[in-house]
Amino acid sequence: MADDGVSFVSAAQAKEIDEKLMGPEFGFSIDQLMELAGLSVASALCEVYPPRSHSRVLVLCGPGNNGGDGLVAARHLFHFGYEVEVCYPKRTDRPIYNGLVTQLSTLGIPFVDAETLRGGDPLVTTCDVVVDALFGFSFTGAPRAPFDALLELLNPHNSPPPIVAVDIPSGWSVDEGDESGEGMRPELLVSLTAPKLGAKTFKGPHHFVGGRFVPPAIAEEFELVLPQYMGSDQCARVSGLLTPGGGGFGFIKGPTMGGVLMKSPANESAEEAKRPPGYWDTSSDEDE
Ligand SMILES: NC(=O)C1=CN([C@@H]2O[C@H](COP(=O)(O)OP(=O)(O)OC[C@H]3O[C@@H](n4cnc5c(N)ncnc54)[C@H](O)[C@@H]3O)[C@@H](O)[C@H]2O)[C@@H](O)CC1
Ligand SMILES: [K+]
Repeated sequence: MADDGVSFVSAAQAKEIDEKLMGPEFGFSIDQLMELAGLSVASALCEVYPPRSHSRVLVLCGPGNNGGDGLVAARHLFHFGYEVEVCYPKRTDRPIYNGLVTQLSTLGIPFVDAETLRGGDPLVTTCDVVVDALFGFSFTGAPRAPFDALLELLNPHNSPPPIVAVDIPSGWSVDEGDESGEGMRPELLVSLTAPKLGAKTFKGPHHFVGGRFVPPAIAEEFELVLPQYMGSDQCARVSGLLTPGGGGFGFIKGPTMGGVLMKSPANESAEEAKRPPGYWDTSSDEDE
């Protein structure tokens, strides 16, 4: 299904695409995909929240691959010049995750536990931006401990700093979005491969697609309309920019790639971005 020029996929389709990528036909490994996914998250964050204005980043990592993307992003953010802190409360004892933790530890990146965060100063005083890498497309049901407490810290009523959600905002239904209307409200969503259906309820100012690894044959098979990545960019903006005359989102039709229609963002900077209708302005929540 395509809307606003890009496809949205269900949780089931996302899983299918994932399996296809890592199957014998396409031959990817999870390490590769996670590395590119995490790099695209770090790149999008850096574009919207540069280190000169948002130097302190807290990365919240869950037990699955979404958490792995967060661990990868944390490493890249360190190299991009951020002061990074990681909360990874339920570690998965598998070589890929152990390796990522070792890489962060050798960089001197501190790990903070969930209890400390919960009992500590408000997040908005201790960090400038939070990465939500708690759950991705395999999240179901109500969040269990200790993640429920971390999600609570990200709830609008706790006035968190700007949130960057990886793939889908954690706690939202992957297919339905923020059903209750009481979930977190990220400012930046980095959808991986293609936005999930739940992302249709995302009203934040910045939506990027990352994970620049989809072979045209897969895009074609799943009838995906993907954004066109510019130059060597790892992520592509899919909403949040209006064309100079204010006449709609800043897409121009791109070339076709492998028979798949590609789209590309208008050539505008994030600073010039105008806010689309319905956009939620987290800075005004205190007044609500
Ligand atoms: N093809 C892609 O697009 C890629 C996707 N990747 C990432 O992989 C993610 C999917 O990863 P996974 O399938 O490992 O799953 P998730 O990372 O979504 O999470 C699964 C974990 O969360 C736990 N969980 C689920 N519901 C819960 C609840 N209500 N309370 C507490 N724990 C809960 C599960 O027990 C499991 O440990 C994507 O969203 C994306 O971030 C990348 O790493 C690689 C490439
Ligand atoms: K997430």
